[in-house]
Amino acid sequence: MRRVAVIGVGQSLYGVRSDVTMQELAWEAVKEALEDAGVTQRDVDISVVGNVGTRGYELMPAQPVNDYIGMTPKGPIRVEMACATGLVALTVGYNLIASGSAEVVLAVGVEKMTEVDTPTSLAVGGRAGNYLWEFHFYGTTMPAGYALYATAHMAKFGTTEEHMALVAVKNHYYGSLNPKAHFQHTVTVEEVLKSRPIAWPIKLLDSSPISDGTAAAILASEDAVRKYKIDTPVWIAGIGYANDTPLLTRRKDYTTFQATRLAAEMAYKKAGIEPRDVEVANVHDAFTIAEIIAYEDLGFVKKGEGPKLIAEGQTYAGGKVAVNIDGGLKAKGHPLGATGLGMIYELTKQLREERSGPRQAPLKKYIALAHNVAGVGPVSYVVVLRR
Ligand SMILES: CC(=O)SCCNC(=O)CCNC(=O)[C@H](O)C(C)(C)COP(=O)(O)OP(=O)(O)OC[C@H]1O[C@@H](n2cnc3c(N)ncnc32)[C@H](O)[C@@H]1OP(=O)(O)O
Repeated sequence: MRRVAVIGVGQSLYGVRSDVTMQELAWEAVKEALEDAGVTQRDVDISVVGNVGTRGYELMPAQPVNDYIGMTPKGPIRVEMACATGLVALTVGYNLIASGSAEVVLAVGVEKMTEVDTPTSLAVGGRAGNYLWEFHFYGTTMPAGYALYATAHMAKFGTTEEHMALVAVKNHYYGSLNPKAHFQHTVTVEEVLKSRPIAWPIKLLDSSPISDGTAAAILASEDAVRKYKIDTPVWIAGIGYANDTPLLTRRKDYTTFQATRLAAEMAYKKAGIEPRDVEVANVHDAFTIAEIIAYEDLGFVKKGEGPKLIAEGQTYAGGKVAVNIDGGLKAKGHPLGATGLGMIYELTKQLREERSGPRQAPLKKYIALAHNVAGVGPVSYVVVLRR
């Protein structure tokens, strides 16, 4: 297998983007990524387009996107894995280069979610669970699924609504410093606790929003890194992936996501690192409880110690491990098909030390981790990046 580097990244402003079509939106990230890498469409062998199809009517989104961004006659491959689509696009691109099938690949994720109402976007277009056994019979929405995990974690480990609120406070703080975030305002613990209940104990301010957005990464072989004279390649050191049953009725333990534990184990092994080596991470905080459980499942702390980690402020930049210091899904936003590549965008900037002030994580080992999950945790992708 050949080594693969991220040589360029781009991301649009996330939020309500009724000012652009899906194709125009995708171009915002692709243009930035191409310029960042110093290459053009002519240098790219193939595009991998990630899109969930949350609008419910765009059945073949990759073709018009690929054509609009100037890739014709090359590409595309379309991938879909619900909220984990972004890192799946990255993985497909990685494999094309690692196996010798391509030298330069564009991975782009794009999603327009706000054109339709929330139930259509998530329950019809972007359904990530099992239609018959979850949505149809039990009416389990995403917030309701994560609420099951929150109450189990509370019962077993004494986790409180305040602990969850602290995640929202941190991620909104970083969102307020990120000009590309969906929400660029801070929130207080009191505001989170008083916000409207969605599925107790999950409230409005514990939830990621419905966002439009796009993110892209240009991947390259070692030969291409040399050819295009890339001075700060960010190497993909290891990718892990795993699956669990989507059927919540068949899950045994509601305080942990098995798929994330297995995916992390695989990624750490391939990268030859330990969880403690990770200095900056973007984890899948679709709901605040998910970030707390991710601290534990990714091995940043022992099981049950996630609440303590956030309570001690150890996941701010300068703490034990900087987590979601771009605002995370909670504040930066969660345009499903783009989200994982939006993490790669942020972590590449972090590893290249292109952020400033409180937005830059202090680095010694230059190791970052992205964690992207589908549905109520049945699929998990973990990517380790290294400069
Ligand atoms: C593995 C996974 O990733 S699963 C996760 C997949 N994604 C999700 O499940 C999305 C979860 N979020 C949601 O479903 C929705 O955002 C909800 C249910 C929390 C809120 O949706 P709605 O009730 O339709 O809220 P609506 O869109 O009407 O917005 C009302 C107000 O709240 C704000 N708002 C909406 N969502 C959020 C949020 N998550 N955080 C903060 N503010 C929000 C809006 O900006 C709006 O503010 P305004 O009145 O000042 O304009």
